[in-house]
Amino acid sequence: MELKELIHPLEMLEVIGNTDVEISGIQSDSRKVEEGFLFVAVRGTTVDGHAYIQSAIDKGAAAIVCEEIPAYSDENIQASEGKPVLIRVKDSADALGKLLSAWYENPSDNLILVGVTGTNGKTTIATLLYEMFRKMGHKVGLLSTVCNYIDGEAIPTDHTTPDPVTLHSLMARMVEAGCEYAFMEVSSHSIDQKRISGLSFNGGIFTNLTRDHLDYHKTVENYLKAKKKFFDDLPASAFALTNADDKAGLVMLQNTAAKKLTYSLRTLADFKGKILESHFEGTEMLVNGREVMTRFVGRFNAYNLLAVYGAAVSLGKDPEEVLVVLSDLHSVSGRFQTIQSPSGYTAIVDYAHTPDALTNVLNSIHEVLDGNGRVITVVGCGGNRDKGKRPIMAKEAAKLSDQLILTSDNPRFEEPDEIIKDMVAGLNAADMERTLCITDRTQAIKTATMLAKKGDVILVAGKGHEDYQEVKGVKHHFDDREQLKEIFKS
Ligand SMILES: CC(=O)N[C@H]1[C@@H](OP(=O)(O)OP(=O)(O)OC[C@H]2O[C@@H](n3ccc(=O)[nH]c3=O)[C@H](O)[C@@H]2O)O[C@H](CO)[C@@H](O)[C@@H]1O[C@H](C)C(=O)N[C@@H](C)C(=O)N[C@H](CCC(=O)O)C(=O)O
Ligand SMILES: Nc1ncnc2c1ncn2[C@@H]1O[C@H](COP(=O)(O)OP(=O)(O)OP(=O)(O)O)[C@@H](O)[C@H]1O
Ligand SMILES: N[C@H](CCC[C@H](N)C(=O)O)C(=O)O
Ligand SMILES: [Mg+2]
Repeated sequence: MELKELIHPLEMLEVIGNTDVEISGIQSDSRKVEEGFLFVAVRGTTVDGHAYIQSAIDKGAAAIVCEEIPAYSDENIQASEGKPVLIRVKDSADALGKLLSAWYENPSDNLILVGVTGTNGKTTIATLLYEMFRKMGHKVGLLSTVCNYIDGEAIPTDHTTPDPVTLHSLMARMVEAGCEYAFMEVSSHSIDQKRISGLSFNGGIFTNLTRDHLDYHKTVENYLKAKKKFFDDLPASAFALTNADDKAGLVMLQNTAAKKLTYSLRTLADFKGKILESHFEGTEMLVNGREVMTRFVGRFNAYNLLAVYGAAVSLGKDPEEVLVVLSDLHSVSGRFQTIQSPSGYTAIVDYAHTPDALTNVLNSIHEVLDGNGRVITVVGCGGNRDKGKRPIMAKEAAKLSDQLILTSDNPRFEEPDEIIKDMVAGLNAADMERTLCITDRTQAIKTATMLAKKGDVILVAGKGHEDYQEVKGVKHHFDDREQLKEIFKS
């Protein structure tokens, strides 16, 4: 494709060279640049891509998009054989998404694309919409924390929202595979880093805003602003569906051009729900006056189901058909996954790794237990993530558990015992009487199973679907569900 065709969507501030040049690919990582590529220099959180312009040229880049033309452009760059074209823009991260979209002939224009953002619930809602629309006979794409799918074909991921080069290539593959719909999680990092630039959304869903990722956003205001930008940028042709019961829910839609819709368990809303009954096998609820039995547990999942219902109806699906499919859906991998023990207690594996998620899951367990049985919680905190949440998570878990076992999650490059110390800092003497600190996660889970009696619940929280434990850059195989099943077999 010729450069001049690609650069249409860009607001260019300066162009040096002839844009008739043929482009053979687009990259924002100089290490992956090949002959004839367009290299986009992006300012990152750890390094500035501008430092790699020369190495991209050395690898044969035919064009460069950047925010600052390198000072040495007269001598080295112009002197180099290929005389790469230099294009200066205001925001190269934004330009990258637009260029990639153009490169793949704007795949999101040929998909009905819905993004889900918020602190918790994104994977659940996006995955349930993916499952629902496939059950309704459509070919569907999914981008999620657990896995990416192109209508049933699984493509592993290590991101919630992929980098732009990966993201747009997946969108193009979805269109090639005949997908009509695509559902994706939109993380606050991805909005802040403009990974979703160039995508045209048909709908946006907001779940909730509580504490998470403050290691990255630094303040709750920045975190809120990052999420809100997703809705600010939605076009008038899209819908914006928000949780009216969340304190940030209406703020999210304040400046959106999209059609505003709400869901709620408490107040008047476009999609109103009411929980009738909840137990470990599922929840019976009213949705806009219609009764539905689902396989999901807990008030927080009632919100997720309402969001799924609201999005499906907003996309033109018949409400009755949506409810029938809703009642047939299963929980998402690692989200409130129950495993019955041979000795009569229930083990629950869940991905709760923020204070709010932990509180929601534990409250849901107590709602079902209704005082009959104890709750033993096994939880840790990830290394190189928000440190401030550690004592709060420990406190929430201690408040809502009869026995608490603090352990390792993904220590990454931190010392596991230091992470546990940060958690213990949130506990008082009374909490500590019901708390054990067992750094080895296998031993921590084993201890919980030794303490549990018939009718009790063990909650193993924080890793959910994860089948690894990340230590010093190495992902060792580790799966909470396997650990429990091993113990139950022995
Ligand atoms: C902190 C963070 O989010 N970093 C993301 C970011 O990388 P970065 O800004 O740190 O990049 P950098 O290393 O500073 O490099 C800057 C630029 O120079 C380029 N470069 C760099 C080196 C070189 O030799 N040549 C070169 O061209 C890089 O390609 C890049 O374009 O942009 C990259 C490309 O999109 C992401 O892969 C990377 O995710 C890192 C690995 C990460 O772990 N991110 C996590 C925190 C994350 O994104 N999490 C969210 C939410 C998780 C959840 O709660 O579910 C997610 O969406 O997954
Ligand atoms: N609507 C909700 N409100 C509060 N907590 C929730 C909600 N939905 C799920 N949770 C809790 O949060 C955990 C994560 O859920 P889920 O994976 O759907 O969220 P997510 O937004 O995708 O998270 P992440 O940002 O880590 O990808 C669940 O295991 C559960 O404990
Ligand atoms: N995928 C998210 C959550 C990880 C949850 C927990 N297992 C941890 O390691 O903190 C992240 O990378 O921030
Ligand atoms: Mg997720």
